[in-house]
Amino acid sequence: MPSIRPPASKQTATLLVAVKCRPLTGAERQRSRHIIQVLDDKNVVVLDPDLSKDYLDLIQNRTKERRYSFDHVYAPGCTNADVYKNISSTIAGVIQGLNATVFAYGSTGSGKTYTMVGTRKDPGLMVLSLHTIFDLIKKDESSDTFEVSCSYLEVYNEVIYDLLEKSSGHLELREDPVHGIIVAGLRSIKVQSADRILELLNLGNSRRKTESTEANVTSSRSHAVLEITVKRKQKNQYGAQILRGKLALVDLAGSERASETNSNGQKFRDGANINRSLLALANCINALGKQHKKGLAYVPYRNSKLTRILKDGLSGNSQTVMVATISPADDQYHHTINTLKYADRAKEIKTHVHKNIGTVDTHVEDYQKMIDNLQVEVCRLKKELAEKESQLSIRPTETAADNELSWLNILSREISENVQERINLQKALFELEETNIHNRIELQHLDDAIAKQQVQEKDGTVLQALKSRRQLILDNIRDNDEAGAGYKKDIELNEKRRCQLQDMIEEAISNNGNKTYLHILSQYRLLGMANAELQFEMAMRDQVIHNQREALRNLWNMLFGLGLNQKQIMELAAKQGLTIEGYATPNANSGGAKLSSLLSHGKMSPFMSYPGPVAPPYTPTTCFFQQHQGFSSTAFLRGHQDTSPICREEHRSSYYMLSQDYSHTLNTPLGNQWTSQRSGACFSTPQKLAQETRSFYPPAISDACRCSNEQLASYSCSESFGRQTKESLFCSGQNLNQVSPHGVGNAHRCEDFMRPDGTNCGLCGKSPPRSVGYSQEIQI
Ligand SMILES: Nc1ncnc2c1ncn2[C@@H]1O[C@H](COP(=O)(O)OP(=O)(O)OP(=O)(O)O)[C@@H](O)[C@H]1O
Repeated sequence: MPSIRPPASKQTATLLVAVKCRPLTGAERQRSRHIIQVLDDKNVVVLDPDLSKDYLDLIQNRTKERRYSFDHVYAPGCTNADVYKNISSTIAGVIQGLNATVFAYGSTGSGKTYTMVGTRKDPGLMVLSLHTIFDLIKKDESSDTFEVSCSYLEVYNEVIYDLLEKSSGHLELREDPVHGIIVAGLRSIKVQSADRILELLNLGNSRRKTESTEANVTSSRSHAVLEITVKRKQKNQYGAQILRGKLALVDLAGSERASETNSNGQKFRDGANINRSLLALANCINALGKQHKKGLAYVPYRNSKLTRILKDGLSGNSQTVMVATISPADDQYHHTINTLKYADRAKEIKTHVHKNIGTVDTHVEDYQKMIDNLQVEVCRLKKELAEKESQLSIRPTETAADNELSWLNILSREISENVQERINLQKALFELEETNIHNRIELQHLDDAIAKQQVQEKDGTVLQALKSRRQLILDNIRDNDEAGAGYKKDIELNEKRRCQLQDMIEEAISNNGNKTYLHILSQYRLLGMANAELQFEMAMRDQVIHNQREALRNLWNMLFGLGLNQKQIMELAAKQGLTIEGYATPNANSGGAKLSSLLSHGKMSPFMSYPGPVAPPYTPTTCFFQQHQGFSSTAFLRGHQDTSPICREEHRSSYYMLSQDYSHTLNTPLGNQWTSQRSGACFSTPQKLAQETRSFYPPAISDACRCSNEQLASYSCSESFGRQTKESLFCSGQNLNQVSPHGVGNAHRCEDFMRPDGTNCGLCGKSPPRSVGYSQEIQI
């Protein structure tokens, strides 16, 4: 199942800050004085570089000497391995599904690249981390399988390049609801050994922009991010868990003053851009440090590509290590103090660490692979079975065979019921987790909005509204998490029953004369059921994608309906930092409403403010009502009756294979006919839906609505999925039992949709997922 487990609980972690002082270089020894005193493994003193203090300064104790304390301090004689010893546990967490970020911060020539990449004699943190990851995988005694992949990028002059591509184009950043910030089009290469990654690292480094400056002969002109992803997968295919840990290793470019580097032209521009990113990073560190001390403060991540990439490492889901590198030379005093000042602030930064347990998006390819493998296996067993049957010289008569196999039939039926129950439970959990993903996204937006409001110290009522909404969402997340834990327990019980049933079959087979034949037959049946289960999982995945696409379509339609033109929408999106790809001019025939070609790509990020009074378009459980509301209650719709049907022509996946084909027709309230060519996703019976839709849909109903309900109406698993499904227990189906009493934009929560008998929708009497709808008053 894509997401059958409740979200892992978060732990707050503090940034680990280490300071590493390099030795004086040959040239520096001639001209500079050593001004760093490492007192012990935690304390460092920067001596006053000015030896010629006048009498007044001395008696007034006006010294520039500064003392600092950090988690770890390394003297010039220390190696990279010494630094690594204290961070190796953070790196080890990556194979357990945790994220980690290690970045070196310091002025030009202070030893960042030396620390991160290192030399043959003194390998850097990148190299040492990779060895740890592969060593741990090798030593792992579980039956889990591991997949390691790596990407390497650089940010040069505020443009992102792929260092693993020979001639990389400019890459763009995108916000993904599940994975956070991602670099679109960045190559990720699967690797089997640390050596292979090191090869790639060397290749990438050779492509990295470096220049000789006065401060450093091989000064890095770009920020480089090496990302290692470790996917750990349980072997058991039922409810298999996927943990996905991510390690980001960052070597920042050197910051310097133009006067120091003696740069001009291109070099000067590099310097300006490097400083811009580093300044943005420093501002984020400042704001995050203050956030801890004084409560919420606005963190300007958006000011540079670097800070957007490092956002997770600075405040999100990551255990983060900052290695502040300093030079001991007296002429570097100001840089050293500056670096240590930011390192000192970084000590206050908190991140929230939790395991990345497989989510919807991370599973989809795996399901497809599993289904393919199962289908191959089923075919093989079918063939073997036919061969065995023909080999048996005396084939049992039908009655004899029936008697012999009756126990197998009974057990098979039980297994089938067990599978169906599991599917139901997983579906319910899936909805819960989907809902909470969206709740969490909204929570993030609210936090941003609250921070902005606090900084601007604007309207107190808006702030209050934002805060109460935040509380509501928090409550819902908690409730959903609790309900999810309950489902998880039920699934565990169901799994136990599955094992028992399988054991019973094995035992019965071993006591029977026709062992091989029966074994193959039972395997064949079991695999058939496993296949059906996986197809169901794919179907749910399909449904989410479909709902999200439809929601995006609705959002666009709504934006056009509000009278905004293409340019205004693009500007609005740009203000929010959104890039909209694949934009197609709306079809002139359908006015603003016909945008299916654009929206079928679903390229627009769901991270945006909703300027108008509609429900947020992303909640799968409320999707059908959004369409209904969004169209039926505005005059806008009436002018657009020709909106092209938003049917899932492109979705001919396993989803449809699962259900029977109901080629029935339903009379709509408009007098139109809904002809179902195929099966769709719904948890209600066609007859019931026909009745229900007739009774509650108002005259103006969009084709988008029709299409959804067509799919809903045509879903046929109600017979096969047992009692609960017959009652249309899931929220998507449950919504259809309601007449929308609300105006446009009213918040619809799942619990608003009750059965006609007054009971909540949901499985086994449990509460449905709680998704909070959009509230008109709050404009974020
Ligand atoms: N621990 C160390 N031991 C010996 N030499 C070192 C050490 N750290 C740094 N160096 C030397 O100092 C010089 C500058 O180091 P490095 O290139 O790593 O700096 P940097 O901070 O990455 O600079 P830039 O920001 O300009 O890229 C190099 O010649 C490097 O070999």
